Amino acid sequence: MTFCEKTWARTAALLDAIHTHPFNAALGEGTLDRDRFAFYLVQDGRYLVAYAKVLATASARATDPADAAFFAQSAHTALVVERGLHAGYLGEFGLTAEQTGQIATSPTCLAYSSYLQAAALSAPLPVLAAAVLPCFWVYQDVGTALLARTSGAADHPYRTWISTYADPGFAASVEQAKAVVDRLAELADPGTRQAMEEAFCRATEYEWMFWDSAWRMESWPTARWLT
Ligand SMILES: Cc1ncc(CO)c(N)n1
Ligand SMILES: Cc1ncsc1CCO
Repeated sequence: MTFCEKTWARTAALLDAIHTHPFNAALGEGTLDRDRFAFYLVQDGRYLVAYAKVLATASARATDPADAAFFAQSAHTALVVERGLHAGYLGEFGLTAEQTGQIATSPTCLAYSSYLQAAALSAPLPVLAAAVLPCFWVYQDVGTALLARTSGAADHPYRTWISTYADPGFAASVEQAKAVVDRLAELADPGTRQAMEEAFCRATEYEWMFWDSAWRMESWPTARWLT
């Protein structure tokens, strides 16, 4: 079994919890309320800007030029998605930059972004590569599952979002990311391999938490004491 196959199998129950989470169930049904989706998009826009910088750092740190090119390309795509998809939906919802600016970055969004940024600066490159993989893989998995459920509906409010992650081009980038991680895992010593597995699992936990925090429209419990 490859590193990716083994680690994906280890997260099976967590992945199932992601697929059946009320946020994703409602997203697939098209019944997710706009406030929750807009909240998600605002958080995700901030997450993707941080994520793109993490990928750019992975590119800078990669020793293999092909890996460096892959991470740089992915950083670019993440920013293009952020600017297109997010700005498109928020514009459609009539939300101005001033309004979205008033939404605080949630504790979970900050935690996930900070975790990846810390890995970018201080984890061994194979561990960093494993930490950024669930972002690709989980979204592709969720996107394709949702597309299968929505293809019957003529008019679906979240079809553009779903199509982005169910896109064959995105699936190809997921395969590339898995290939990079599998190759780095094969070359890694057992301790590094263990740290890669922990990073993959932790990032997948954050993926579940990200959906859950959007569903709850998570805020800071301490906000009331600051003006
Ligand atoms: C939280 C999160 N994970 C993964 C992706 C995929 O890009 C995303 N947009 N947001
Ligand atoms: C992981 C990821 N998420 C949005 S874009 C991107 C890079 C894939 O090309």
